Amino acid sequence: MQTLAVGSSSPFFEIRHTPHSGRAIFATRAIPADTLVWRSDDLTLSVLLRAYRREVCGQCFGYEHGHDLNIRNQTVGFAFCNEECQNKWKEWHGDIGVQAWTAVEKLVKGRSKEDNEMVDADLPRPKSKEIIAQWESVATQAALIRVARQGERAVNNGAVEANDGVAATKQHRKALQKALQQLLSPDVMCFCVCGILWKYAKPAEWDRLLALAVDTTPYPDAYDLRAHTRTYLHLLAILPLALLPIVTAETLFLLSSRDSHNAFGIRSLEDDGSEFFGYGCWPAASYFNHSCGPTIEKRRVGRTWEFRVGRDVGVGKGEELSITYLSNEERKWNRGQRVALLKKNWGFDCACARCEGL
Ligand SMILES: C[S@@+](CC[C@H](N)C(=O)[O-])C[C@H]1O[C@@H](n2cnc3c(N)ncnc32)[C@H](O)[C@@H]1O
Repeated sequence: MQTLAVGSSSPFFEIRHTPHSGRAIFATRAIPADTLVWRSDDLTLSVLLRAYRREVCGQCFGYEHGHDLNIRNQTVGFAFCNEECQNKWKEWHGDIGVQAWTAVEKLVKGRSKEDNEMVDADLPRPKSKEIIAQWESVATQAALIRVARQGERAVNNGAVEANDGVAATKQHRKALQKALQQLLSPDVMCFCVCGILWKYAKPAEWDRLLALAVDTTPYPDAYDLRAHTRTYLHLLAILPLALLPIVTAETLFLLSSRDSHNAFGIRSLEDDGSEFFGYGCWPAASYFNHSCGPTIEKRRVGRTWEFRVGRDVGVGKGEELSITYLSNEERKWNRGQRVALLKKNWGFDCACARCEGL
């Protein structure tokens, strides 16, 4: 049996491969209704949209009906419900994490207004070849910025040349300045910084992320792809030197390729989740497949997801434990509409029992 990649198995279920839907979770025994079968507290990367940063706690995602939270930490750009949340946030991030968010905040706030790119709706999804070409197009500038940053280290250490023997010249510093003048995408930056800090803090857990379902074309359109490559250059230019070895095109692409089909929306807990604060990836919760008639109800409790058997009758041994990727409203749509939406948003042809008419 494969465990949930957290080194712990469950008394309730196992993960098995299916013919049409990748891996899925199956009950290993009858489970009564309302039983808590899994709790996931392994948030790896999350985006708290900038528009919600004053109202939603950076630690527990608490929300007070749109009121500004008590503690606003303008240095790192997050607000918190109370000191306890702020302290937990600081403790997890450590000095390097706090320095990273401080650098990001300084850059974003330094702009007179948020950059807005005129975006054409319905542009096609970039294919693998286009994605590779776009990342390659920034490789030279990235290399120049790295040398410029290594020059900082050399200066700090009183040396003339950077560690790799290449002296930082005007050309290197110019490449860095040029990157800083490019359009900013604060939410993409938030996503990338979270992922980098997570990889830095928990290198041994990287494989858990790599084990998730892959989307080889994770960028919805060319604008989003370019926002990621620009953000790569921005981060090379501003993040603490200790992080630079993991600020690579490969790391950033891998984060997007695993997040794309595995992220959960972070929504308000009231009003049927009408407020969308952002999204995050909890690897241990990413093995539940979708069903248009799910057996499991998921519920966010702070930074944690809980999964309970949702049917009055419970589930029988061997039955699939599935959640829904649709909203309450979307679940009422007809089969054609649901199938089209799942294809558009998630890229799969729904093979659940309700759609297959089983
Ligand atoms: C969050 S992952 C679920 C676990 C995944 N099956 C795996 O092997 O890692 C989401 C992916 O699972 C597959 N999937 C989930 N529900 C499905 C369904 N009802 N029909 C077909 N494929 C499904 C799709 O490939 C989707 O992108």
